[in-house]
Amino acid sequence: MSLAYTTEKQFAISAVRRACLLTSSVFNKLVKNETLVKGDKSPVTVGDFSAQAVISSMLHRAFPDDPIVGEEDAADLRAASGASLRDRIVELANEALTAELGIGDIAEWGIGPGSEQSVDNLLDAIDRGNHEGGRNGRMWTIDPIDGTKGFLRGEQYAVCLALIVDAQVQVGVLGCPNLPLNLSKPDEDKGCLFVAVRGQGAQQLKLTGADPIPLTMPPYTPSSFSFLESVEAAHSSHSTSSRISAILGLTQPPIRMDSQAKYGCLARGDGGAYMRMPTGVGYKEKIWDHATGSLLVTESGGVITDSRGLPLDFGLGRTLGDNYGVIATVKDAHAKLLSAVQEVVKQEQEEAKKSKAS
Ligand SMILES: Nc1ncnc2c1ncn2[C@@H]1O[C@H](COP(=O)(O)OS(=O)(=O)O)[C@@H](OP(=O)(O)O)[C@H]1O
Ligand SMILES: [Mg+2]
Ligand SMILES: [Mg+2]
Ligand SMILES: [Mg+2]
Repeated sequence: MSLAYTTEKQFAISAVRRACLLTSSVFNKLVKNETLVKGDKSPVTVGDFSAQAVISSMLHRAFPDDPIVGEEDAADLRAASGASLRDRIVELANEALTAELGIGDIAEWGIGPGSEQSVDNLLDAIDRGNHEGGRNGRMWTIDPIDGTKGFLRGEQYAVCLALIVDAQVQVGVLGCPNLPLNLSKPDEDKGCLFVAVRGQGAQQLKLTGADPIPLTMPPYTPSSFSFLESVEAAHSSHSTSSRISAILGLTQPPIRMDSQAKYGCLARGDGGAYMRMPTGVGYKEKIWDHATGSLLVTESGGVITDSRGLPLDFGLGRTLGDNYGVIATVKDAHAKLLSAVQEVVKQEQEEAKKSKAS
């Protein structure tokens, strides 16, 4: 039986939108007008913690029995040395929770004027993200700021929330405050919400929640096809994807962008494929980095697998298990892309063997 998940969808849009107002305000207050010392990550830390506090305390009111797999935990904030950071986070989270109600917001979710939370409640909310994940039952997964490096550069980042039921993503919402509604008009309106519900399709909305448009990936067109990939070469191997691109004879350069905004772009027809190949450091992908994105792909007409052609498994715990990369593209391009990926993986394994032997 397929469930409608109407309330969960409305809730996820509301929570992500509220968290996006918070992260935009953190950027304007702490990054834009201050000259940060290179490598200072404190603004993103403030944003990460307070956005997770907001989403998680809303979840506690709306769905008190649902466990949460969240990226952050409050251990650093509970330490005596975390006092000033804690004060900032409490102030920002309460500012976001008490903001006026907007489209689809419901006061019972603990939002709107008068909804301040105590320090302890907010720290507990952050720590409720400590669920270990697994194969059975309902759970939510939160990435309060995905693409932290993009956030600090004033470029792309995303606030991500998904509902997983029995290891299947059922609802996913992505908020991308800096993403143009149309990538070819980068100076026009910015701020997108991407929403998907299993079996009901994917949509793009303005960050206000207005003007929904259904998303369908266009068919494979080699002349305009390009890869959406990480900005950070440490997160996804640029050299591997450029070899794959050469095998396919692609002429367009990759579109490099931080965060799951790449998945939203893919779903609406930008680029052609999401490409994430492991860099060989033994990193395990986290479920919150792919849950919403994977549903956006399948609900807009795409296929998402690892480099072996197997589906991503959201039932293994907080990670996706051993890292075989992620490839996502429109249905009619997936087999072609997969075979090019496998050819390059084989080449690279042979080269590694040779260099070990010599
Ligand atoms: N080594 C390695 N390999 C793969 N992935 C890694 C690695 N290290 C970190 N991460 C995760 O990458 C998340 C952001 O990656 P993105 O590809 O979305 O953006 S970018 O790499 O910053 O361009 C990033 O998410 P955030 O921490 O939420 O920003 C990390 O979870
Ligand atoms: Mg992330
Ligand atoms: Mg994050
Ligand atoms: Mg992180």
